[in-house]
Amino acid sequence: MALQPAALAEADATAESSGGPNHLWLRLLRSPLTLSGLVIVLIFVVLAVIAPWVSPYDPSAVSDSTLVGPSASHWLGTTQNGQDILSQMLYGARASMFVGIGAAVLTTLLSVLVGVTAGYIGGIGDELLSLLANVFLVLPSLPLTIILAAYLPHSGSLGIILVITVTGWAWGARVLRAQTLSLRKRDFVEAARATGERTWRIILKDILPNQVAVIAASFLGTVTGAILTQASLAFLGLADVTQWSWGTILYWAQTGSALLTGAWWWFVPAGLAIAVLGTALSLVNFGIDEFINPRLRQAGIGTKKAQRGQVSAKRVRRVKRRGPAVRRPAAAPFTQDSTDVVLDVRNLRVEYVGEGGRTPAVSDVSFTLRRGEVLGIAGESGSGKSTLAYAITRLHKPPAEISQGEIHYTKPDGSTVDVLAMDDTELREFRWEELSIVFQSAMHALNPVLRIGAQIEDVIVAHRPGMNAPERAARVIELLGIVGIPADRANSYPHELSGGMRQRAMIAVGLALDPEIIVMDEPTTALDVVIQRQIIEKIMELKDRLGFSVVFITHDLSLLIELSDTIAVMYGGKVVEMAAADDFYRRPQHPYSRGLLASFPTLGGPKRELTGIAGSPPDLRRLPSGCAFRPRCPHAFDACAAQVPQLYRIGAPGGGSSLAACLLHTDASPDQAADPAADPASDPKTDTAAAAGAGDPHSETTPNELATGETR
Ligand SMILES: Nc1ncnc2c1ncn2[C@@H]1O[C@H](COP(=O)(O)OP(=O)(O)OP(=O)(O)O)[C@@H](O)[C@H]1O
Repeated sequence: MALQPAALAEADATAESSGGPNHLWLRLLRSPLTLSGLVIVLIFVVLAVIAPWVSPYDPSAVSDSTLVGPSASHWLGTTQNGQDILSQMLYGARASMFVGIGAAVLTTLLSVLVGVTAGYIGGIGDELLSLLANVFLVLPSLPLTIILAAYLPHSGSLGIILVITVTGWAWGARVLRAQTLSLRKRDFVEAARATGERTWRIILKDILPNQVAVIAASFLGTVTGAILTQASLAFLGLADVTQWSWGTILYWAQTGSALLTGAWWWFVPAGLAIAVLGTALSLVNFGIDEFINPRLRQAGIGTKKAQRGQVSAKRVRRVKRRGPAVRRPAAAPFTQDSTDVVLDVRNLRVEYVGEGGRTPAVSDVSFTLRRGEVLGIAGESGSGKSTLAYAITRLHKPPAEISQGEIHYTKPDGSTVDVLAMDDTELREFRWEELSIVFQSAMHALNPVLRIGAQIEDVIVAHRPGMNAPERAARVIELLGIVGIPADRANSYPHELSGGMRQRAMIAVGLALDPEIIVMDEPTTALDVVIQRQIIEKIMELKDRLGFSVVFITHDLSLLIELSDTIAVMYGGKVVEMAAADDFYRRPQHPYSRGLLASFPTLGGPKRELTGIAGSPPDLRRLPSGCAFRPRCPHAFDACAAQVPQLYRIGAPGGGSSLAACLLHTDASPDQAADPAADPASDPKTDTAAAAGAGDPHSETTPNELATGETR
């Protein structure tokens, strides 16, 4: 596998015109409103810092010029003691800003710590932390602030910061907890977990970046709120009024009856400073919101050029010099005779455990997947396909429980590992290194605030700590090239890509570590047929080139027949038929399979009647006695109510065989459940299909023709 020269050239072209990550901050400054806000805040900060050097007078020094309005010698006038108000304002900025920023830092830290921890860990920890936050939320904050401040009158700014932190953290924690609860269930967090990312990295890279807008709003709001609280406490005389702050200026103005005597210059500057600083902070907040949210940025401060993803020119050049990463050779392509088993699932049972009892979503499922093989899993909604996929990847979560069965994975070196016995570390290595997953909806499985390249790189960082940055960049570009995405898209956000590109990006994430198996759960469901076809062709091409095996789940039967080597049909949590795709298509053995095939429309060619399947899928908690398909089966007879059919092996005229769980086939030999590796396509036994009335509804058509509707 080589680097794509065209992709690199494209990356170079955009990289030249690009900025690096540092330029992100420059983009923030392109919004005039944000820029004004930042400039104002900066002016206040600078004035606060340089106050001792630029103040014309000592703020406490009295003089004879009492209650003089603004003049050349006292720009903002004087108090009734002749103190210079400009000097008091400058010194006051120090205390007010210190309280504002100090309280915001502590409050935000506490909110993030409690909120994110509670939301992410869940369970009893969440309940306890939420209880604590709720207790603080129901306490009336103003009286509490006044009481606490009254007990700490001489503790200065630090005391006020503590009071504001204690009374103010709970709101932010509650909002962040709610956001974390929703984020941790999102597919991209699941995907990060599945790739083996460590918890702290998931929190830092997936949870927190998606909450930056809330955290920034909380921080900037707390700065304004803390300055106002400090001013209010000082105004009420509950702060140290000998320490100059904008609040103490208002306190002395009020005690000096400035309002009554018309000395507006005494109280207006402090009030105005608080209002202007609050407005400036809000402008900065709007800017951060736009900056963080790529969609807002598109409409706001970003330029077209800035939005085009760019790969750092330096990185790409270094990559070119170093050449492609070393890859392991592709496995031999799959053949029907292959006995090279990579995944062996036996008698697997997965149940959802709830108050109403146990729901067996997957029951006694056995199959083998051979190296390079595509196993298609079909079945109506609710038949247990996704539950099976999650169980074999061990991504199932409570209430799902694997209550029985075995899953064995055979490494390329021939050694076999028990997947169900793996501990967390082994699982972390197994997932993505050996087995990866392409989730159903790429929009949800990709992190909306991370660039595509960064998301692919994350998987590499988690599993290949020894790889340096240029090697990782090379691999990202290589992977994008493999799935046909231009290299310059590495720096695009998910919403900037088409649905097809996003899905291909997900496949690139799945391929990042050269897995042996890829589980694809309806990877093309949300796409139109043209894109769907492109993606399927890409998967097949990659499979042939890289030699991985695929477990492919979809409702689209024609697609499944076209791309699979073997098809397993699930009904009511069980595999009711398993056969080579061609045999399945030409000679479906189970009445349910025949119903499925007959209910699938063709896209062109001669019209045929869609007969469908009468009735609805069964309630897994109350399966009918005997065969679960019996109530819907046109061939059901008395014994079907009494006996749960096992899988029978049915020989095919051409030498293959199918497995079908139907009593119509009792004269066929029962399949040895203990030996599911026996190849249904290469172990001919008696041909009972005709006797079972299986017929050959498609004997004159090929799987491809089912999709197109053409027949020979
Ligand atoms: N969290 C859950 N709690 C209880 N039952 C569940 C849960 N998730 C799924 N089930 C049940 O398990 C059964 C199998 O669900 P599953 O999602 O595996 O089916 P599926 O064939 O993948 O369906 P679809 O094609 O619609 O995704 C369904 O009957 C479903 O109601």
